[in-house]
This record gives sequence, C-alpha cells and structure tokens, in this order.
Amino acid sequence: MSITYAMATVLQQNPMDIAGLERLASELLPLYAGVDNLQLAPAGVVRKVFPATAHQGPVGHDLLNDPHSKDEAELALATRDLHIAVPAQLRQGRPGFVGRYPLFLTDKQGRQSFWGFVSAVVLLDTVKSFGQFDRLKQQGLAYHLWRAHPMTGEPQTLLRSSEPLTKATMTASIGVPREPWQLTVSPIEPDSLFSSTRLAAWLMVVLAAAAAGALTRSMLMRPVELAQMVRRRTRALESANLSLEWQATHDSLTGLGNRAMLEHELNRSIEHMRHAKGRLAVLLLDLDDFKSINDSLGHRAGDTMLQAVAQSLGRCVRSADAVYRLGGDEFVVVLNQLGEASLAGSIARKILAEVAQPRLILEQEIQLTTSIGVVIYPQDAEDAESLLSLADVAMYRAKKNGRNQMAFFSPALDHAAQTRLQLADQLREAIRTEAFELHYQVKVDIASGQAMGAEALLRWRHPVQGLIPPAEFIPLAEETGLIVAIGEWALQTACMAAESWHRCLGTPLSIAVNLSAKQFQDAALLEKVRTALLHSGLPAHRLELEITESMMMHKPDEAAATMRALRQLGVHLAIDDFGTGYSSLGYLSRFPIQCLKIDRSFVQNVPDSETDSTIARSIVSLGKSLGLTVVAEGVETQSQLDFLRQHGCHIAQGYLLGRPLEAARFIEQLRQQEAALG
Ligand SMILES: Nc1nc2c(ncn2[C@@H]2O[C@@H]3COP(=O)(O)O[C@H]4[C@@H](O)[C@H](n5cnc6c(=O)[nH]c(N)nc65)O[C@@H]4COP(=O)(O)O[C@H]3[C@H]2O)c(=O)[nH]1
Repeated sequence: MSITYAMATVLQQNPMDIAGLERLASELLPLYAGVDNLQLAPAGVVRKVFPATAHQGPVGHDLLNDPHSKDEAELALATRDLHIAVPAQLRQGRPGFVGRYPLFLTDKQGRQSFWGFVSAVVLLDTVKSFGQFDRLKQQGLAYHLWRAHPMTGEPQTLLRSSEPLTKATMTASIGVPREPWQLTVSPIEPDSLFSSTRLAAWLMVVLAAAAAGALTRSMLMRPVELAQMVRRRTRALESANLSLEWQATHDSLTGLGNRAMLEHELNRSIEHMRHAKGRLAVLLLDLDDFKSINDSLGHRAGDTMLQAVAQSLGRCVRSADAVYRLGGDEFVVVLNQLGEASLAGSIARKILAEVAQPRLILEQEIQLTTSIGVVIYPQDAEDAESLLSLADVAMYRAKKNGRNQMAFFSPALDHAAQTRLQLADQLREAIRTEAFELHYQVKVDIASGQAMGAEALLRWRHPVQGLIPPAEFIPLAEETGLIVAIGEWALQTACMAAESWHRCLGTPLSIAVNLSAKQFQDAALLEKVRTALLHSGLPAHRLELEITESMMMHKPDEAAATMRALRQLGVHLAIDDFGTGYSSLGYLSRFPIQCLKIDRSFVQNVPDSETDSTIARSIVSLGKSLGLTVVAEGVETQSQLDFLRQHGCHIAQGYLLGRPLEAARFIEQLRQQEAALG
C-alpha cells in the first residue's frame, strides 16, 4: 500500500503537480501488479483516478461525508496513517479493498494541514489469483480470508470458498500492513481431516497459503522499498530541480547571477531601501572592445577573460553587494546600503583599475578595459527597470568619453539617449527619402601617379544639420540594423558611379566600398553584390569590398566561406584598417584577400616615428611577399608619400592626393589630374 506513500511524497513536494503525478502513477502502477488504480481525493473528494483507462466511477466520491466510507476515512485522518477499508462493493462494482493514506502538508512555518487522501485500490480477484486460493479447493479445503474490522472488531470477510468451513479448522495469519488478516481453512469433508494423507496435504496447503500470504504481503509491503525508491527519486528530482533553478538564475560561465536574478534581487533591495530610507547604486559595465579579443584569440580565451573579470569584480565589492553577468560582455554591480553617492564613484574607479590589470590568458598577456555607467536609487530612478536603462545611458556616455571611464547618470544624458532614439527615427526616414550620398576619394598608383580608383565614403545630408559624416551615424545604423539597407544602397550607387566614370572618361577605375559587420553577415549579401554588378554593368574585378579584421575573425569559418563566394563572383577583397585589430598573421593565408590597407594611424607618423615607420614598412613587405596589393590610407604629406614609394607601397589615398568629393566634383578632379599628367 505504500504506493500511496509514494504518491503522497510527490504531492508533498508539489501539491499542484497533477501532471507529474500522472507520470509517476503510470510508472509505478506496473510495479504493483495487484493494484488496480490510484485515486487522489483532495479535501476528501475523489478528483482523479489513475490510470485514465481505469473505471472513473469513484470520481466525485466524498469520502468524509459518505456514511459508507466516513468512519474509516475519519479513522485514517485521526491516526494520520494508512488504513485499509473493505467496502462490500467497490465503486467500480467489484469486490476489493482500498488502502487510504491521509496526506498532510507542512508549510514553511512548520504548520500542517490536511491536503486529502491518496488511495490505492486492490481487487479481491487479484488477491485470489495471487494467493492461488483455487489450489486450496483442489486439495479438498474450504477457506475464509478475513480480518477484524478496525472499528467494530467484527470479522469481515474478504474471500471465501463456495464450500462452507466445517468445524475442524486451522487459521494462519497473513501480515498485511497495519492489521493482520486471517486465512482459515477446513477440509471440505470433515471426516477425513486427520487421516495421515489428508494431514500431509493440509500441511502442504498451509505452507502454500503461507507462501501465498507472504506473496500477498510482499505485494502490499513491497511499497516500503518503493517508498524508499520514490524518496531517492524525489531527492534526485529535488537536486535536478535545484540545478534547473540554478541554471535559470545564474550564468553558467562565471557562476554569477544572471539578468533574471538581478531583476529579482534588485527589486528586493529597492524595497528594502525604501523602508530603510537608504540608497543603493547600480553599476553597469560593458567591456571595451571585448569582441576583438574574442574574435582574434578565440572563444576559449574570451571565456577565460570573462571569468577573470568576474573574479576581479568580486574582489572590488563588499559582501552586502552583488555582481551579475547579463550576458556577452555586460556585468552589473549592485552596491547595497550605500552611504554617500560618491562612494559609488570610488568603487567604479577601483573596478576600472582592477579590470585593466594585464592578465595572462592562454599564455598571452592581455589588457582589457571597461566602461561603467552609474545610477543611484532613489535620486535617479525608483524602480529596477528604470535604474538599469539609465545605467545603460550613463555607460554609453562613458564609452563615448573614450572608454576605460565611468560616468554617473544625469538628466542631460537622458536627453542624449532621447536624441539617439530620435536619430534612429531620422535614419529610417533618411532611408525612405534616400537622403544619403556617396563621396569619392581618389586612390593613386604611387609608381605612376595615375588615379586607379576611388573609395566610396558615405554621408548623410540631414535637413537641418547638413552633411553628417559616417562616424556619427554608422554605429547607430549598425546597432539598429539599418546599415544593411543603407549599405545596399551605397553598393548599388558606387557600382553605377564607377561604371559611369568609365563611360565619361574612358578610364576603367575600380571602386572600393566599405562593408559593415551586419552586411557581411547578411545571408543575402552575395545576391545583393551580384545584383549591383548586373544593374551597373561594372565588371566584378573592378569592385573591391573593404572588410575589417574583426569581421573576419568573428566566426572565421563562415567568414571564409562568404569571402570565397564573393571571390567566385570575381570581386576583390581588401582588409581595411590593417594592423589595428588583434592581427593574427595566420589569417592572411587563410582568407582569399587581394589587398591590405595600412591604417591611417601608422601612416600619419611616418617617417618621423621609428616604430610606426617600422610597422608601415613591415606591412608593405608582408603584403608584397604574400602577393597582395598594399594601399596606404590617410597620406597627407609629401614625405609620407615619399616614404611609402621608397618602400614599395603600391597605392596611396589621402588628403594630399585628394579629399573625398561628391560625384560631380570628383569627376572634375579626375579630369584635371588627367590633364595635368598629360
Ligand atoms: N585625417 C585624414 N582622414 C582621411 C584622409 N584621407 C581619408 N580620410 C578619411 O579616412 C576615412 C577612410 O575611410 P575608412 O578607414 O574606410 O573609414 C570609414 C569607414 O569605416 C566608414 N564608412 C564610410 N563610408 C561607409 C559606407 O558606405 N559603409 C560603411 N559600412 N562604412 C563606411 O566610416 C569611416 C570614416 O569615413 P570618413 O569620415 O569618410 O573618413 C574616411 C576619409 O575621409 C587623410 O588624409 N587624413
């Protein structure tokens, strides 16, 4: 009967988990061959009968109010223990008995309350075949299986043979849980009882009955083992639940609480501070340029770095404070019970210094910085959601201020955030009205001095602010995904322009177009490039797509596949800003590139800076030895150009040779240059 205990144990865990019970019941029932069905009676009324295929007659049976079941149910309730009720007839119309267990639930304060009954129903037919009672008859014995009624003490019949007992009887006890059952037998023919052969048969039968009894008993008692099994299972479930709960509230990489936990805990802290009239601070951290580390050194290094940062943060705060990871490279520190608001600034500075410590990650020394936005409850906002969104605004300001900085939130920053939102709206409008234009900067072959192509550079002609440079809107366009549409327009326009110059001037110039990370990952990129070439009539080899190192290093396999597909179209590929990322020379041979662009930051200090000169020289010779075209960006002075020529750099681009110009003026410039060159 402790199948009822088993069910009760599960209910105790989760009184509402009827689906879980249904599963458990279907798992347990086959183990209890003799148990016909299980019933749940919350508040004493049967509501559920398992399995669903069982007779549902008992549903609705009010055990505590039905005069037939009331006394025994109350007895079970009073003793708080399993009781066996033997109704004349079960509700499904067959004889049997019911093991009924009253379930009490204990609340957090240790108070117990009656939940209802968990019952198991056994059919007497099952007991009969289980106990092989028919064999008694074959041995010439009549039998009577009975018990003393728990309320009245009167014998109550469970099973009996059709032949009546005679006077000469013997009784064996069968140990059923909580109460002994009796099996009384007598010879069907009284005169033969004590004959020697009968005696031997009788002994055999009593032994068989005892064995049957033992089996019946085991059927009823095995549940004790099962209860243990269920307890073990429940413990396993508990730990599985605990681990599920842990996963739902923690970041598995760092072991810190995650966003769900932050929201929950921050609300609690706010509530606490509201009563205590105290203040707290929320620090939102975003690691600077973490993506490049991840992209260039691999995810394992990135993960190790995040774990190291998590540990550093833990070292900067008191035990009353809490650190969370929101995912990616974002962390939050909550400083509880903050004395002075300015203390948040000191802790933020401590964090900046701690995070910026150089670390040895996978045998490489890496230095990382972070930007921190700080908000204070209650002065900046009074609820968790607003605090977090204002901390984001402040963090964004810290980034804008040059990274490795902290910024307190201020209403002026909120204004800046609003402005960003407005800007995003205006960008959408600009896409609709095609308010972008491309300016073109000439690229010159250093050896011959001939213009060999141009780079297309995007501008936004704002109705009020005039011409806006890309640095002011491309990051937002990238963040909002609008860059994909803007970039597609730029690609088409640039291809058309290059082909029109060819028609106007008779010179086949190439055109370089910048691709953003989002565009590069766009599944439709290849199709868009193909369309732009087709519509403009520009031969593919005259289109050069500029991508950055970090774009290639983010999912390098996919990047290589995209690049190979672009190369198959015949398009040229250039690495922009070469030398500024976490350059890994290995990728130069791995990706199908044709051109390296030396970043302006190296060019601007040649030939005066020895270091930059060495770097520029090395990039040129590296590119040349790999058979790549090397382009120097940002050439402003003759001495820079001379240096580059001296070291064999192929192409130069910069204010010295021509500023970026709108299309009409660019053609004019080309004409003049051609005329000058004769
Ligand atoms: N100080 C100085 N600067 C020079 C000189 N020569 C060229 N520049 C500037 O250097 C930038 C070169 O472009 P970039 O490195 O590809 O850097 C570009 C590129 O990353 C991005 N960008 C421009 N157009 C597009 C576009 O159509 N799509 C995408 N995704 N990004 C673009 O915006 C960045 C900035 O573009 P711009 O403001 O036009 O700035 C351009 C150009 O005007 C020089 O001699 N001295």
